[in-house]
Amino acid sequence: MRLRFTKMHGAGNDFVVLDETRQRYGLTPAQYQWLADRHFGVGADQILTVRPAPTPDVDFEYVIHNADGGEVENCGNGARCFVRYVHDAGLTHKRRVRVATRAGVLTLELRDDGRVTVDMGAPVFEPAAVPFDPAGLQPEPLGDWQRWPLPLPGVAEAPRVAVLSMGNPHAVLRVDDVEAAPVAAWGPLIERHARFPRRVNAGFLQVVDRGHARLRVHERGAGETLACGTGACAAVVAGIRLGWFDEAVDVELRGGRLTIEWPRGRDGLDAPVRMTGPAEPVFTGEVEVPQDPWADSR
Ligand SMILES: N[C@@H](CCC[C@H](N)C(=O)O)C(=O)O
Repeated sequence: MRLRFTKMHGAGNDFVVLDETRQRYGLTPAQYQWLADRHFGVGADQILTVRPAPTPDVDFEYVIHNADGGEVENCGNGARCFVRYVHDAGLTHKRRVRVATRAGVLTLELRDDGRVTVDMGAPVFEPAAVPFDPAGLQPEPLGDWQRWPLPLPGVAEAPRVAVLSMGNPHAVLRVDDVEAAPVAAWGPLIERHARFPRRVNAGFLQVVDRGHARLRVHERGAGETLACGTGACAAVVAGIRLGWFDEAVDVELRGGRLTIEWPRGRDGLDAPVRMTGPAEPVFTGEVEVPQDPWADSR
């Protein structure tokens, strides 16, 4: 099957964007995985698929697949690239777009400076909804919330993680220096920890001051990426509840900078999180997707 695609990135988190507004391609998980593969396919952290609106209250639907081929609920950097894509491709002239995702409806605004602001909705703190199983763990109270000790094999002291959902699951742990953080060693252990039945994204957060953070994220189904939008939202929300940040924080990631705002002082824990950052097209192309991409490697 021959497909047209657009390669994009948001703060270095990179995407292959597919347009299914006229025709469904019916790709298999193996074909998504192949498209994302940096050696055999195009290469991306996630594949974003744009579809027609499923209901009259939204403008489009967009669907996200991780590099491992699995479909996921939400992607913050992808949301910004999605709205830039539909605008540049002439699929809409609206600068304010509502889109259905597996995590609910997001509202996105394309700004005059080319950046995009996304209303990411309210964070979810109920462990069962993340989902996270804290049975038998002793929480450490901090700020107006808590962290959970998460024993890891071969790690003497269990790191303490804040656990929440931005439509997708996140565990956030504070480190002194993000550059020296054990992202490669601990990230995969946290991602597949038995306490997270649907796996989890693991954020390593350095608090610089009350309005400034550094963050690296080991993403579920993709490994460490240069930026994770939902990860930045989760880290800031966690840091606000744990007493480290004010309500607006600039987050430096390896591929760029995002601004995250959570006005919980005014609106309480149900306040929606706002994320602002870049969304950049890189190139367009055509690719021949094999029917059974990994047949030769079996
Ligand atoms: N890069 C993303 C998150 C993509 C999904 C994530 N890996 C998951 O499995 O939940 C972002 O910018 O939020």
